[in-house]
Amino acid sequence: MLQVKNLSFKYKKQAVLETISFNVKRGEHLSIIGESGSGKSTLLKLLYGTYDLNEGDIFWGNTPILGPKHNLIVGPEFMKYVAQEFDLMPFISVSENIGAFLSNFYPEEKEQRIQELLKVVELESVADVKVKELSGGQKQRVALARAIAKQPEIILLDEPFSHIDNFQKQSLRRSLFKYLKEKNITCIVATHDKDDVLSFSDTMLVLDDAKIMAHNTPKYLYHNPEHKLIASFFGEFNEIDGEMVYANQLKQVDISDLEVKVKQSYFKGHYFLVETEFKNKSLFFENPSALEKGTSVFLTIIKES
Ligand SMILES: Nc1ncnc2c1ncn2[C@@H]1O[C@H](COP(=O)(O)OP(=O)(O)OP(=O)(O)O)[C@@H](O)[C@H]1O
Repeated sequence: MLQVKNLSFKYKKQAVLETISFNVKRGEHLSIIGESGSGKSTLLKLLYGTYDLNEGDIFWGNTPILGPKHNLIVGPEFMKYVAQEFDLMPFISVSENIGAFLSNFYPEEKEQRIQELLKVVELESVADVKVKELSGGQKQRVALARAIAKQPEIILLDEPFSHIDNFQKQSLRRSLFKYLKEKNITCIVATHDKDDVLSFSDTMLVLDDAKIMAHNTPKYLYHNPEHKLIASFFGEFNEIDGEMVYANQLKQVDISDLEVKVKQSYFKGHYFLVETEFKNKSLFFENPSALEKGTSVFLTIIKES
């Protein structure tokens, strides 16, 4: 288990993280979310031992994770960290990059392992291409494959799919998270993307103002978003009499107490997001069709748990 106890950290004077405590079980997938600048990347770097803590402790089992004051080489053997800037060797091929830290003692096993990893990150077709000739998204995949090559016990991923287009993101995400679960690798992901979280994370930690605002399962936080920050992470939402209501939880009915005036309809594929006016504020709901500007409609809240 990873244990983070009372961690506090400042870069200079600015407190980035204050009294942060949480645990992550072996094999568990945790997502860290929060606004830009809330300290997600800093927390991952601290878990990796990149900086010395101002206060607190980090343990993996009984092993303390210590900063550069106590370690010549940053990053314990059992942990891998894939940063937003990936550090690859540009002049050698994708396969050579992935195999760079694998033992040459058993060449056949090494080759087999490289093939397995190429498949996980869906890079078989560019196996022999030099990394300098790859796109940003392909480089990100090489970095991911390299991080799992030696099968770490714990992997830290900072925005792991940020350079990968939507077309390929879904399948890569499924492939990578499935692989990590099968191998019981503990995974901590800093992300802005709810699709990294909803289907793949066991737990989710929300950072705000240097502190933990919430820590629970994605399902619980989706259904009980106590703060706007949490609701906005999951989708378009409204605050109605202090209650957080997602746009898809409002349905049109013949008559109700909630009468709104249509301002605009936005095409979203299988539905329209309708912007309306309610008590001088915008209120959004999802509807199967576009509605004419100026029309009055009645809405009701339908929540499933
Ligand atoms: N090396 C550094 N030196 C000084 N301040 C830093 C450094 N790195 C980050 N910061 C500051 O620390 C705060 C947290 O940054 P961090 O990168 O951890 O946030 P984040 O939540 O990962 O943001 P994003 O979602 O934009 O990646 C920010 O205010 C940032 O400006």
